[in-house]
Amino acid sequence: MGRPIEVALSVRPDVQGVCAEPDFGFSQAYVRDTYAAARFQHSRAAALQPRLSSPPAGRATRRPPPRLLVTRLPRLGTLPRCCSWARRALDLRFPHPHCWARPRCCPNNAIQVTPGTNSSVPTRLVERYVPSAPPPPAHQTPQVHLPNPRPRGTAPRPPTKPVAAAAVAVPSAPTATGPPFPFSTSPPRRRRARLHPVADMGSTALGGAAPARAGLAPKNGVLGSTFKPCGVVKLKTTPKVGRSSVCVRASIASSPQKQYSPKTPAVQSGEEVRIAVLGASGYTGAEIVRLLANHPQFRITVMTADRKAGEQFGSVFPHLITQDLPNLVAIKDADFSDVDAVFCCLPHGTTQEIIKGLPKQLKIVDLSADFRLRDINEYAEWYGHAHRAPELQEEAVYGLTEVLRDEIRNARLVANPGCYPTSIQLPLVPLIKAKLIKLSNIIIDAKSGVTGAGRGAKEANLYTEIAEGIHAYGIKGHRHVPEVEQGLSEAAESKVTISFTPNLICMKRGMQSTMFVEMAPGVTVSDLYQHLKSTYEGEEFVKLLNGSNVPHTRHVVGSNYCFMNVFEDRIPGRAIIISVIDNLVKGASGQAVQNLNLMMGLPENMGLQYQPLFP
Ligand SMILES: NC(=O)C1=CN([C@@H]2O[C@H](COP(=O)(O)OP(=O)(O)OC[C@H]3O[C@@H](n4cnc5c(N)ncnc54)[C@H](OP(=O)(O)O)[C@@H]3O)[C@@H](O)[C@H]2O)C=CC1
Ligand SMILES: CC(=O)N[C@@H](CCC(=O)OP(=O)(O)O)C(=O)O
Repeated sequence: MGRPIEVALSVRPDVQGVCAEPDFGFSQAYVRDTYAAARFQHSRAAALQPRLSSPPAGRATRRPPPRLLVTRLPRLGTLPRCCSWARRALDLRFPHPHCWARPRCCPNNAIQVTPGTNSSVPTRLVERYVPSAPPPPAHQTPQVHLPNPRPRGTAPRPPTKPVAAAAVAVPSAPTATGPPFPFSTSPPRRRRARLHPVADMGSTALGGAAPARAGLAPKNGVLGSTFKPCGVVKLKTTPKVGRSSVCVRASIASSPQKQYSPKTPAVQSGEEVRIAVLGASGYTGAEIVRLLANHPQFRITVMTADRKAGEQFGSVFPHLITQDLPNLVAIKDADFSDVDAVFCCLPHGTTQEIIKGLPKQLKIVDLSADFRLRDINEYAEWYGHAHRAPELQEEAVYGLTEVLRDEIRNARLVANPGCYPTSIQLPLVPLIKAKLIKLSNIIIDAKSGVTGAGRGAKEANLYTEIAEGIHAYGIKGHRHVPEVEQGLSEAAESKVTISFTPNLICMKRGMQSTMFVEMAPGVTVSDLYQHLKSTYEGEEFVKLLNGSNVPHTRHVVGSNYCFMNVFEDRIPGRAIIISVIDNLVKGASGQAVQNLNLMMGLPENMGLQYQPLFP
């Protein structure tokens, strides 16, 4: 394991959010690793030229830390601005505005931040790096593209010229050969990009093999000692309104089982995709934000709300206060000039009008039900009004990822499946396609956690109405029936009907679908099992459990997994299939991220490798 570097930034504890002093000269930063060295140069903010010098070789860790002296700070009035300075100076992306916890983009604890003692202002931030890249030759100056800020609404400028980069070096053994740099150089790109792991998804701070495969991991470590590989980190700043977006992207914890890429990738590895989350103040919107915190290439630039427009996201969802995010705005005030792709997390009915008004070049994943039904008459029948964007309905691709991967890859607009339909179709579609089950008498009993109903206050979802009980609803016809029947009928190439009853159960997240099916003549439960096994063998997110293990919702909560298994019914010829998902992840936002990854030509699992939260 390589020696980590700790960079501590002390912030004056008496600063309370806003500082009137123009020369807010508060700061000292320490590099506490004896072997650390860093050089910061910023051609624009000439005033800001903190330097760290490499300590002499061979000195032990007890040596007082070298000090990063910030001689003068730019005229920055507020603490958030100060954080922006700190990002530039230390190449870190500090959470905004109360930067006292983990920054985003730091999976697997490669980067850690310890909270300060002052409740409102950080007093100490500690960042750990475990880089793996060999340093560039001593004569080579790492390059970084400086921010190229432009006023909102103006046309993007061409990429800025590379200039000398700020960098923190982390050798793992004493050296007198000068500071190495973990940030690699890179030529300007057409699209704006940010710090990112060069080794893509395969790289890992926990020992993934990809950096080594890609020749990126140091041979026996930088400067003669060993590092645990985590991939090279590129430093680039991006033009961003009003602030620097320099940050460190750590690599993701495990290697993908499959790497998918389209024929013409919409984005290169490492290039940034600017994201708008419409309906970010709802449950699925917040879940997108949570998932994207670990996504190395998606950056949220726009977030909208309705009633909560104007509020800070961190005050609407305090569990995500650590994320550096734009404020919530009304959709009418959203600026889509700084957006490449949209997650639309709005109520059905509202969505179609809004998507119709979005710029046509945007890639869109719509989480609502608005574009799922291909037959607009069926839509009108189940949703109670004529469709208001039939041309988009035609364009939309249904986003059941494992089943329609190829279509999704080339889509501009994806209709993300409903949560019940996801949990039902994942097991039934392959069995129907293989003609292993009969198309009649498919009975489905499904149960959903209360988040399935959204965050809006409804009497039926009060604790007193939900707690300690379970109740069925939509018995005569739930709007997910036509969606499931559409998918199963396509698989069967003939009309399939189902009996479906959803239930609301007293849990926050999770969904279980229990499917009672008749097997085709001569087919056994073992045949069903084997077929599902071979179908999903290489899939990262769909898992067939072994033997008689029963899928539990608590084993998938917080993750993008669907766990399933097949059981023999007491009645000969019948089988019972159980699948579980987290309704907010695989049932909504997780699958949406999976789909956008595909649409952008990125590895499908990027940013999604969360293990379930248990207990
Ligand atoms: N929850 C789940 O498990 C799943 C949900 N879905 C679908 O995803 C979509 C979002 O669901 P969910 O997050 O649960 O819903 P929520 O009710 O939690 O959130 C809805 C979001 O939409 C905003 N909004 C509401 N009305 C309007 C409007 N007229 N104009 C603009 N914005 C509006 C809300 O803003 P504000 O808060 O400010 O009012 C909020 O941000 C829905 O279509 C839902 O059916 C799909 C699969 C699963
Ligand atoms: C518990 C609960 O109320 N669940 C919702 C389904 C959630 C979902 O998937 O909704 P969409 O089809 O709009 O995406 C319902 O039954 O209507």
